[in-house]
Amino acid sequence: MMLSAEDNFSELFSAHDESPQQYAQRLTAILQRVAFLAPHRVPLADALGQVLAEPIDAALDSPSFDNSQMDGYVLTAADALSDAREFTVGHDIPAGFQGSVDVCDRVVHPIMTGAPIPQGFSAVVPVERSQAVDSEVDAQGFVAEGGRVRLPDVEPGTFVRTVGEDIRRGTRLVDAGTVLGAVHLGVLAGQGIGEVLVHRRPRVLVYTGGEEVQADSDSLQAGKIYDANAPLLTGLLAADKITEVTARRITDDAEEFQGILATDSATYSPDLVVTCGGISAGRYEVVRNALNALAKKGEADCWFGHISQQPGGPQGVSVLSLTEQRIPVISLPGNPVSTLVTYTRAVRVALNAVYFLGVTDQPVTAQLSTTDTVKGLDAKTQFRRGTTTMGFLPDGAAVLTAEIKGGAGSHLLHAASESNCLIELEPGREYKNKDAVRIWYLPD
Ligand SMILES: Nc1nc2c(c(=O)[nH]1)N[C@H]1C(S)=C(S)[C@@H](COP(=O)(O)OP(=O)(O)OC[C@H]3O[C@@H](n4cnc5c(N)ncnc54)[C@H](O)[C@@H]3O)O[C@H]1N2
Ligand code: MOO
Repeated sequence: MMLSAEDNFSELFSAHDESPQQYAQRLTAILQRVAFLAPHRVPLADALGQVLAEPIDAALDSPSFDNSQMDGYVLTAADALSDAREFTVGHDIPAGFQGSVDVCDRVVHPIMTGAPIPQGFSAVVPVERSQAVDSEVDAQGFVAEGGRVRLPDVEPGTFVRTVGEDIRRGTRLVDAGTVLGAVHLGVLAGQGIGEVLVHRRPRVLVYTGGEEVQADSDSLQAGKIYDANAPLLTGLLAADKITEVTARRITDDAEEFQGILATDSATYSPDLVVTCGGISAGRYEVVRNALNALAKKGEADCWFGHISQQPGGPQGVSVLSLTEQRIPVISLPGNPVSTLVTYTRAVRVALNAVYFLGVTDQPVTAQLSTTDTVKGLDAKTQFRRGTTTMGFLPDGAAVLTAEIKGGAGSHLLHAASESNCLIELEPGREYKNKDAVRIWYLPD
């Protein structure tokens, strides 16, 4: 299925037979219809790591005036190259100097780094290349006003930073979509820019649970498990700089969950809801049952089914219309590794496209490192967990290798914690040592 902007909204929730790639596209298409967040202005000091929503062009030349690159003496062009090398010392020109300076034959001025080059002057000789002539020098080596100094000849323009050398007015400083780093902030601050328009990140409500998930961290009761998914999912979102996240625990009671969704939608106004578990084929599938019931009442559009990947086969996506704002709900399978795989392969790809997270969500090619032949599944894309290493070929060229860690099961979270990527095995393919594989770096 190829999706386009013209796709009918309800078609997006009909039965689908999908690859992971097609599912990522469908999630994106659904979010694009309901999840627009207007960019907002933030103080530059808060913009580190945020994604710029509009291009910024330079309003000023930088430097905005010719200035000295050294602490030293400033000379006129004629004095820079004249045969006679001894000069009278005039008054100081410190950084920030705003006065005017008379141009007098054979008079040089002590000038400090960053100070404006006065009209009629042309070159700077660093103080350490000067020699006092019958005059005292201060601790920095400067001769006092009225004293005499010997300077070597210099080319006009030496140690002068000229207007616009770094930035010409009108130059594109930062493109829209750039993740703002410290250097960008420096450049923008240097232009006197105090606020920037950045993309907003969604406020997310996360639901985990099921009857077997113990509500507290007291000693584990028979048949119960601790909640691994809430910290896992909150951490994955935080790695993508989505930090306005509220995690809530639910039981297996689908009716109760419908009520919780209604109350929480009003209380938290989430831009997005993510659920974990309760969506497959059992009797107590709280998430699927609750959303299907809401759909029957016309309060949601929803789809639950399978995509052709392992782990993470069972999936669900819905849009709630409980409040005026339509809220997308992404329902991930309960097995923690299935949540990790689906987030990495599909959810963050969709969130990145819709909310402009500025994360690198695309796969790269690596060389599989394996002692045995590795076979994928017949009709599903399989995502194994693995580690990457940068190695070198005999000719010195760099090569990225990837090695599978642990088994294929979706409950094997510990092996995943020792991995940094997913290794994608295409349906029906067999891989030998050194075969090319696609890998997806885990969010970190
Ligand atoms: N008859 C079928 N049964 C199952 C199918 C199927 O196609 N037909 N699919 C299997 C696959 S594959 C997966 S994946 C799971 C997905 O099931 P759910 O999304 O409904 O998830 P749960 O049943 O609620 O939980 C699955 C598993 O994960 C554990 N879990 C749940 N929440 C947490 C948590 N917060 N922290 C740690 N572990 C959690 C839960 O105890 C289960 O063991 O369905 C299969 N079944
Ligand atoms: O699709 Mo499930 O996540 O394999 O265990």
